[in-house]
Amino acid sequence: MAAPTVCTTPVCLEAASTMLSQMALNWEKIDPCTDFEQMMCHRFPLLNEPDMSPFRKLGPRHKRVLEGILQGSYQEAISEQLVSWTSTFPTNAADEANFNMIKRAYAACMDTDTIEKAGTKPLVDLIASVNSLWPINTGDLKSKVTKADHAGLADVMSFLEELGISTFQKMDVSNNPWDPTLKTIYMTAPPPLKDNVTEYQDPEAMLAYANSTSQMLAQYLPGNATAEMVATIAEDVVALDVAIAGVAVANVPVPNSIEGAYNLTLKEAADFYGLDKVVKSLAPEYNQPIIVMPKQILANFSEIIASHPKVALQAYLLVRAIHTLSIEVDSTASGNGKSRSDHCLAHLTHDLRHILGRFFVASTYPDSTRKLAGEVANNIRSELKTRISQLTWMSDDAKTRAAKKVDNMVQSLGYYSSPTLDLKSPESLASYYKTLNITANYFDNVLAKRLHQLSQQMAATSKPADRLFTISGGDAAWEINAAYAPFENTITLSSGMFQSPLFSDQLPGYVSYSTLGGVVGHEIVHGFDSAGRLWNENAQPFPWWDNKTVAAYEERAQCFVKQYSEFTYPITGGKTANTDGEQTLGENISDAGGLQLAFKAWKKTQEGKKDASLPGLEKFTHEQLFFMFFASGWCNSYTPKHNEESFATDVHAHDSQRIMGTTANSRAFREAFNCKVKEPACEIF
Ligand SMILES: O=C(O)C(=O)C[C@]1(C(=O)O)C=C[C@@H](O)C=C1
Repeated sequence: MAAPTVCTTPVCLEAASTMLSQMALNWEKIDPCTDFEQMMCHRFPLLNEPDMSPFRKLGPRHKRVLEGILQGSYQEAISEQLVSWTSTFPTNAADEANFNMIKRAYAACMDTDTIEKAGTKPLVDLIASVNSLWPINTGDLKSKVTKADHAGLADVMSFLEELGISTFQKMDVSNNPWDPTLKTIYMTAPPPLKDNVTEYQDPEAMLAYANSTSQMLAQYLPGNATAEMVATIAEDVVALDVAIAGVAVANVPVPNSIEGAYNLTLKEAADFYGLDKVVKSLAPEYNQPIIVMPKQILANFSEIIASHPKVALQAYLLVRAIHTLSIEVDSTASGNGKSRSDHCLAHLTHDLRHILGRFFVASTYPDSTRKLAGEVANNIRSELKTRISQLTWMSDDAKTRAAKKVDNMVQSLGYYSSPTLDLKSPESLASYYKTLNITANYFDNVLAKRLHQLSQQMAATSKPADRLFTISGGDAAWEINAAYAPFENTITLSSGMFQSPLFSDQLPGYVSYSTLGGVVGHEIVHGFDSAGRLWNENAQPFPWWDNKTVAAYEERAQCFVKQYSEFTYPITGGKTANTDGEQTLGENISDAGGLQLAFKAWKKTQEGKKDASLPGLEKFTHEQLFFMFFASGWCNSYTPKHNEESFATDVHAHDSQRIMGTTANSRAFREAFNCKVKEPACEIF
């Protein structure tokens, strides 16, 4: 084999220098087998803002790309793009009209003078029309709801739910676990109005809450209620919200599980405060049962609705609408205390994300990168099948079915290209958005896009399930995220992740296959982690492995629980906290399996050919570089405060442990660095 060349292109120089700059200056004195994170990441916090990681660093860059697109003309957007517009992304009148729609949406949102001039009037008018559906009688603060009120209650709930505003329930659409060819309406408890639910236990916080609710209602409540009446109603609204939050907190659905799910027919729904009417108004053609998670909330909410004053229920529904929409009449509103542009990008990230996503993809995600992402994913899937066939702990039947699950997995790498929506096609986008009218009026646009999003979601229930397309939860193309969906057996990774210096077809394979290959592998292995393995090859939550295989799996999983429970991370006050090995189990299994498979897949690409070397890194073997680039992608500069706020509840282990745990579980890593013990600490795949 010819000696490898050294890659000195700008992309290669950036990748090599980024990694070298993060390494400890005295790295030669550090033992990679025991202190790999120190060796690879020691200088990362010195070079970066607090609470940064290589993935997070991509965020501001993407934001500038999006702003550039939205501030320029269509001609500018399609010139100087990375993707060949004429072949992959055809340009035509439909494309230009789509582009102009997002520009209009962004411009209306940025026009703070007009928003300020309109003041709260648009929301006051909206609340008045909601109230007219089931009018509040301020002369009667005591009466309870009777059957005669159910029509009015259903009308208000329908009006708000059509805008995607939860009322006494939250409605979503997702794949049906019993019949994966269907999309079905799911009903869960609404999220509590207070983000910090501990405040519901705090009398002082509740007093302040009643005061702010009273002020809010005084501004929005139609009619001529006195200050005293408004204060009484506000207190009742708070008492109602406390009861609702109690139900919500006690019935949080278990993620990626159908524990407690109940199929409620529309006939049965008629027994519950007009729920059948709400479903019919959201999805007139709908005739399947809805899935209630869990059944208990139906009884809880019936009881709450029957026992609280009618006026409190009416005012509570108005408060939910004000709570969701008041930010939209505030010209000073900005995204998380940042700029108005952040707020407006968030506005576009909602329903309108696909058109902007198309233009983002064209400027940051060349076809050649997408092709490489496809190869990486296919090679890793093939390695997983090989690995499954070699496992000693799995029965033959479980192996056959697990291999089928890998075959059945559907992947979306970068952006949507599915029957519902194909970002490559201007006509597909135009058709998806054909009922959406975006004007120069920001508040009207907010309502229009909310109605559009909900109607698309509901429309999906009358079509064959498009497994790749999720209307409510799908990431925008520019987001830095990836996911596995057990209900659909799909992996989706946004193009925002496949970016240099982490990933590019212009980089040696050991760079692209390491951090990002590891993420692709991680998503694939999620299908077989402690939660994913409960779903069979057809994405159904039925037992499909024999007891012996399950027991062997669980025994191996316990090794991960123990291993990660021993890790600690710094928190405030100079203390440390222990990682929760149970809480992070699925992620840790996926990290371990993902990296193993990515390594094997990369090694296969080296048969008969060798990756180029990188300047300054010639002294390392490519196997070592594979793991060095992996670690380098997970360096971080998190503050103790960030650790405390994030990792107590995060299902992921701390990034430093994702380096240390994953490499401890990798035989290939131990061989590459010639560690004394070659045996992985824990291993499932
Ligand atoms: O699949 C998951 O569990 C993910 O959260 C994907 C994941 C991660 O593994 O942390 C991948 C990379 C991004 O930076 C963020 C999220």
